[in-house]
Amino acid sequence: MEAASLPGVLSYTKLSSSNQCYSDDRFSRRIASFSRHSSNGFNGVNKPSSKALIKGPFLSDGLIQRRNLHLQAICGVGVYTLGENDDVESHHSHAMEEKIGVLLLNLGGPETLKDVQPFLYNLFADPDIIRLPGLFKLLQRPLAKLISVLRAPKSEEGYAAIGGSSPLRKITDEQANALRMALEAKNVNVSVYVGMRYRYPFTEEAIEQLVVLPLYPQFSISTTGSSIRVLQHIFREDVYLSRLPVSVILSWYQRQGYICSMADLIKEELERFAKPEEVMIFFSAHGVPDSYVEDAGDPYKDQMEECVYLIMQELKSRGIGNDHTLAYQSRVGPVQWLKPYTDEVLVELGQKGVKSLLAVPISFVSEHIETLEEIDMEYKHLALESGIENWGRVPALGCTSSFITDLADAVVEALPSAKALSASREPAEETNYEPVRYLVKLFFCSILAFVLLLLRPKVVFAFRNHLH
Ligand SMILES: C=CC1=C(C)c2cc3[nH]c(cc4nc(cc5[nH]c(cc1n2)c(C)c5CCC(=O)O)C(CCC(=O)O)=C4C)c(C)c3C=C
Ligand SMILES: [Fe+2]
Repeated sequence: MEAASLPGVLSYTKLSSSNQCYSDDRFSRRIASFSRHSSNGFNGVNKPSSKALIKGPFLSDGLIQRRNLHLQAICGVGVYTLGENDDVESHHSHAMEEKIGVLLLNLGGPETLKDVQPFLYNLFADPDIIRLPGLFKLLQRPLAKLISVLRAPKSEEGYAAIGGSSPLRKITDEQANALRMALEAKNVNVSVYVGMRYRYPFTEEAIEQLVVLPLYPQFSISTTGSSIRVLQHIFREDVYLSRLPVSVILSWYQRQGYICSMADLIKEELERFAKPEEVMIFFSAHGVPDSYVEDAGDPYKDQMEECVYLIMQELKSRGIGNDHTLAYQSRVGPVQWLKPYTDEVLVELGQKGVKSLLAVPISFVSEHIETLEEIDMEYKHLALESGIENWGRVPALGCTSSFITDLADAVVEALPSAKALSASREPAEETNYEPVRYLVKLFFCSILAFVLLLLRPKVVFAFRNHLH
């Protein structure tokens, strides 16, 4: 299997000051080196001077699942700390002198149309994207293969419509550079890395402390949760990384800087309408299956609703009291997703006589296929067809300076809570039950292959109906 199609890839690129990205195909890389530091304030952590090596850039979820990963603690609002050591005395003042790493996490996307199917495979092979119960988890990869192959033609059409690739990587790199400059302006010496969940390379450099900043304002098991799970695995596997002080900013939708930046963009776009006060503000968030919220306790929906409330409060404080609504887009597959669905609400609004509508993408901070194709093309077309006459769309925040400055503040605020990961696991732990796992998997895959062979025309037909 080629590296790019391995499931569960979390890979990184470090953005140097000149915005150069490192290449992706080195299999053994130095991830971090540590200088001797006598009084670093990290209790019980001796920072070794040797280099830490990570065995390969690509890590599969199969490997990850073998580990029983423990989330150790949740500290403060939206800041999660990987690790156990509680004593972080006088950390903040030291942090400013130390080499700090900031790791931006994002989803990644296909670079060419050929990458679409492997990208989809990685996505669907993620157990945080398709959640299978118990032993059915062993079917994750064959199912991912099947769904990705069936979904690929539709996705390729979408990517073709926006120029043949995802702009997510380029925009995230630009955000990384802007964030580095904003932190330097605050006298914080940082290296900013970009980590993509389903694509791109892994690179590293000497750092002494890491802040992990997922570029999703609201937490979901399927986005931030998925990336953190892989990250924890990578860190626990490595004796040096497991001691690196790390803090993770779990969500930041409630930050005043973000809320104000969103309100600024909405106000600006409203003013383009002939009658701004009559415009319906239509927040469209990426959906997740209902079961994430109902069964797995995903806080995503609550956070989304609170986020919309905070933005509307901010607008009200500026004298803008428009009607607004929230709906969820981009559902995939046959299960129920969070409602109401964007497409259905647009039709209803048109039928009810709403004439002017401003679409606000709310779960993304960069343009990508679901803003450029789904909102700008599909939903706009549907809205106009349904009777809405005046359509507008708020751009994603991208490198808006007030937003980047707020992210820089979030990084600085997270520094004091950085803690080392607990000691890495003994390698022997895994080896004992590996053959059993392999046999069980083989057994299930054979059954699935047999059933699929029998049902092939029926299954293909059903999936095509759901996915298209
Ligand atoms: C808050 C953001 C996102 C959530 C929540 C999320 C959940 C989620 N997504 C899928 C399936 C797909 N997502 C796809 C693309 C995609 N998803 C997000 C963000 C969230 N996903 C982004 C930013 C992108 C675009 C990347 C790009 O290339 O620009 C795709 C591929 C595109 C397509 O075919 O539509 C799929 C498939 C599920 C199943 C899910 C929750 C379980
Ligand atoms: Fe998605």
